[in-house]
Amino acid sequence: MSSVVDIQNVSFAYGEKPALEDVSLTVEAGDFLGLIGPNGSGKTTLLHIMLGLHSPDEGSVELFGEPVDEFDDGERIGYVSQQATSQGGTMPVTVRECVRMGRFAHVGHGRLSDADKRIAEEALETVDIANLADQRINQLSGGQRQRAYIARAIASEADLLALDEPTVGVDAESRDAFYQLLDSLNDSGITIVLIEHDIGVVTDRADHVACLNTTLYHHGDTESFVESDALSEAYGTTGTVVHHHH
Ligand SMILES: Nc1ncnc2c1ncn2[C@@H]1O[C@H](COP(=O)(O)OP(=O)(O)OP(=O)(O)O)[C@@H](O)[C@H]1O
Repeated sequence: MSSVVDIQNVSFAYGEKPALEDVSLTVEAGDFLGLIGPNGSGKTTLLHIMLGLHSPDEGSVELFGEPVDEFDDGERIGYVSQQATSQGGTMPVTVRECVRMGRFAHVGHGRLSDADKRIAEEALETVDIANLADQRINQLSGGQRQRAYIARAIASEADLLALDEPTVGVDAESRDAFYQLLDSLNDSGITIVLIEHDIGVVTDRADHVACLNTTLYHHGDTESFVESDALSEAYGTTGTVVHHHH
């Protein structure tokens, strides 16, 4: 069986400035991968390359066993971007409309069937925002908006969720609830790739950790990451190390 994500020897530069050098990593179905690294270490760039939003200068990327530039099963992927988190998007749509958009890939932009609408309502229930269905998405709090985007991914029946610092600007209580939701989605078989600054959040739940600073300092299971020196090496001695178990 092929990997959900297969990145091989990827390098990428913005002009002359290298952002990624010879990065290889794979993500298997059902895995929870935490992607960490200091500011400017290339995490968002790697996620964008993984999703085919940038082409690498060198190396290859496959999604669900297909070269990413030929991959056209967009509904299999739910992406919550950093921008979506902090700005809430610009679309003056309601939460229900946003979540129903998750069904568009399945119906080719035709009319949604009753079954499609039901799936969208169920997704709203799953993330516990059915009561907000008629509100405009850009009027929600950060945490509520996150849930709306997750609901859209659930409605689309995505089997890979890619999230870029999804709890920036979200209060601590909503953040815990949000991560519990992610855990239960992962338990139900959805593959998760999560960029998160709080290393404790990652080591608490990820199966695997990729620790990046232009090159990969670690890619492997969370236990071996915690026991390794990858964190201090990638962050440097002056970096902010949130959790370092020894
Ligand atoms: N569009 C761009 N043009 C030029 N340089 C860029 C661009 N986007 C990112 N960079 C640079 O590439 C490097 C990697 O950026 P990237 O956003 O991937 O890092 P990151 O690990 O996600 O950072 P953060 O944790 O701060 O969000 C940084 O040095 C950044 O300044």
